[in-house]
Amino acid sequence: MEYLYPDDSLILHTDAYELTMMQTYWKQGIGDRKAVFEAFFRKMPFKNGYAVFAGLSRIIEYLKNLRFTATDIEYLRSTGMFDPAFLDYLADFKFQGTLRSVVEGELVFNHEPILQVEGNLLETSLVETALLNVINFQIMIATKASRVKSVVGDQLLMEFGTRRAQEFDAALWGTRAAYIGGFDATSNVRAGKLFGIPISGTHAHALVQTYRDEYTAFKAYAQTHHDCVFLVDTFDTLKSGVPTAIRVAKEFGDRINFQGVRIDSGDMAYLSKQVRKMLDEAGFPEAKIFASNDLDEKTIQNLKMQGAKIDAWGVGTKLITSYDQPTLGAVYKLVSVENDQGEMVDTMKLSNNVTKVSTPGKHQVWRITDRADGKSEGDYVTLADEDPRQLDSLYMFDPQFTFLHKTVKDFVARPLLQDIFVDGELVYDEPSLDEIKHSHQERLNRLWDEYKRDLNPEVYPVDLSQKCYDNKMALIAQIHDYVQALGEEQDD
Ligand SMILES: Nc1ncnc2c1ncn2[C@@H]1O[C@H](COP(=O)(O)OP(=O)(O)OP(=O)(O)O)[C@@H](O)[C@H]1O
Ligand SMILES: O=P(O)(O)OC[C@H]1O[C@H](OP(=O)(O)OP(=O)(O)O)[C@H](O)[C@@H]1O
Ligand SMILES: O=C(O)c1cccnc1
Repeated sequence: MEYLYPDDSLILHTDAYELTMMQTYWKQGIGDRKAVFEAFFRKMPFKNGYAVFAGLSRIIEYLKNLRFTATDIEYLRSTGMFDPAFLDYLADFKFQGTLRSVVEGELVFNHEPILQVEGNLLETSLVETALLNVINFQIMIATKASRVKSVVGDQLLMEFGTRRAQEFDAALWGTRAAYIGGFDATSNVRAGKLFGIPISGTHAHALVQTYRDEYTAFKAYAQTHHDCVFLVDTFDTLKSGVPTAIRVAKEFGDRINFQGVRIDSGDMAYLSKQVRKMLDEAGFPEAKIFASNDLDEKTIQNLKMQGAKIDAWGVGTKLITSYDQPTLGAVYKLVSVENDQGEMVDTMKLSNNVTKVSTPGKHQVWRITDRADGKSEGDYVTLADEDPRQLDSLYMFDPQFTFLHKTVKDFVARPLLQDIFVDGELVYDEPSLDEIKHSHQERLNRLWDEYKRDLNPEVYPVDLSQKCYDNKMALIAQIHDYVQALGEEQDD
C-alpha cells in the first residue's frame, strides 16, 4: 500500500472539530485569546485505589515536533474545509503554550487535574485529541501493570503482550507504561532498543514442532544459547516436557545456564507443584518455573492462593489490551478563558449528571503527606495562586459530602503539576526510565495499604480548597441564574 502523501506528521492526529473551531477563533479575531484547559478522569481504572500516571514522555516528543508540513497543509486545502488565509497561518504554527503535568510514575486520582495546557485558544484546542489519546491508554496500562506487580511481589514479571496489542504503538508504548508500573522485562525487542527496557523470553511451541520432538528441540536450543528456559507443554508437561528438559540440562551440565521451564497451559497450580518436585529431585532446586497463559492479577493471586510453585510470570493479552477496561475516560476541559476585556474568566461545564460537572479555574494539585512518616493524607486541589505550604494547618473537606472533613497539621504539601513547557520552551529535564520506575514504587510506599488493596480499596481523598470550592459554587449559581433568566425571557 502507498500512502497518499510521501510524509506523515502527528499534528494531524487530531479531531477535525479542533481545526474547524480553530478556524472560527482565528477568523473571528479571537485566536490570540488566552485559554487554560485541564485533563482529568472521573472514575478510577479497574476500581483500583490509585492510578499511575504515564504518557508524558510521548507528549513531550509530540509537542516538540508540532509543525504542519507542506503536505499537511496541502491535504487540509484539498478538503475544502479551510480558508486559504487560515492555512497560511497554520503553515507557520508552532506550539508556544505552557504545559504543566504530573510526572510519570506518580500516583493520580479521579477528579484532579493531571495535565494543564495554557496558551492561546488555537494551540490549546489543537492538542486535545492527541494528549487524551496518549494518557487514556498509558495510564491504564501503567495502572494495570502496578496491580499485577502488587500480587507478584519480588518475583520476575515479564511483559509478553506485543502480538496481542492494538497494533504497533500500543505494544511499544504500552510496554514502556508496563515497565513504569512494575514489570521487569519485555519480550518486545524494539522497546528494548528504544527505551532500554531489559528484554527476555523463552521459546515458542514452534521450536518443538519444527524439530518434531522435545529432546532434539531443547538440545538444539542448548547448543545455540547459554541461558535456557525450555517450554514443556507442547505434548505432555509431566510425562514428556519436564523429563526431557531435565535430561538435556543434565547432558549439557555447566555448558548451559539451565534457568528453568515454562508452562503455558493446563492447571498451573497442580502442574507447577509436580514440576517443582521433579526439578528438585533431579538436582535442579535453583531452576525456576515460568508461567504464562492469559494471566492477570486475579489469576496470579488465585494461583498463589493454591500454593502454585511459580517463580516467574509472563503476562500479555490481559495487560497490554487493558482487557477488563477499554479506556480511562480522561477528558480535557476549558477551565479559564480570556474575555472581551482581556480578563481571564473561569468557566465550567455544568451537567445534569453531577459527576460530569467540572471544576472551574486554573488549578494546582498538592499531595499532602504527614511530615513525620511521609504517609498520604490526601490530595488538595487549589486555585493556581494558592500555596498551602504557607499554612500551619490545613482544613480538608470532601467537596461532595462537605461534612466529611479533617484538619491536618505538620504536613508536607508537594505540588503535582510541574512546568514541562513554558511559552513553547521545554523546561523539564526528563528523568531516566529507571528513575521513573523507581519513583513509582517509592510513591506507592507512601500510600496507606487501605488504598492499595485490589478489592474495594478505600477512596483516596481529593479535596478542594475553600477558595476553589467557593469559586465553583459561585459559578454554578451564576450559570443557574443565567439559565433561569433565559427561561423567563422565553416564557414572556
Ligand atoms: N489452577 C488454576 N487456577 C485458576 N486458573 C488457572 C489455573 N490454571 C490455569 N488457569 C487459568 O485458566 C485459564 C484457562 O486455562 P486452560 O487450562 O483452560 O487453558 P489451556 O490449557 O491453555 O487451554 P488451551 O489449550 O485452549 O490454551 C487461563 O487463563 C489460565 O491462566
Ligand atoms: O497469554 P498471554 O498473557 O497473552 O501471554 C502471551 C502468550 O503468547 C504466547 O502464546 P502463543 O500461542 O501466541 O504462542 P506460543 O506458540 O509461543 O505459545 C505465549 O505462549 C503466551 O501464552
Ligand atoms: O518469550 C516468551 O516466552 C514469549 C514471548 C512472547 C509471547 N509469549 C511468550
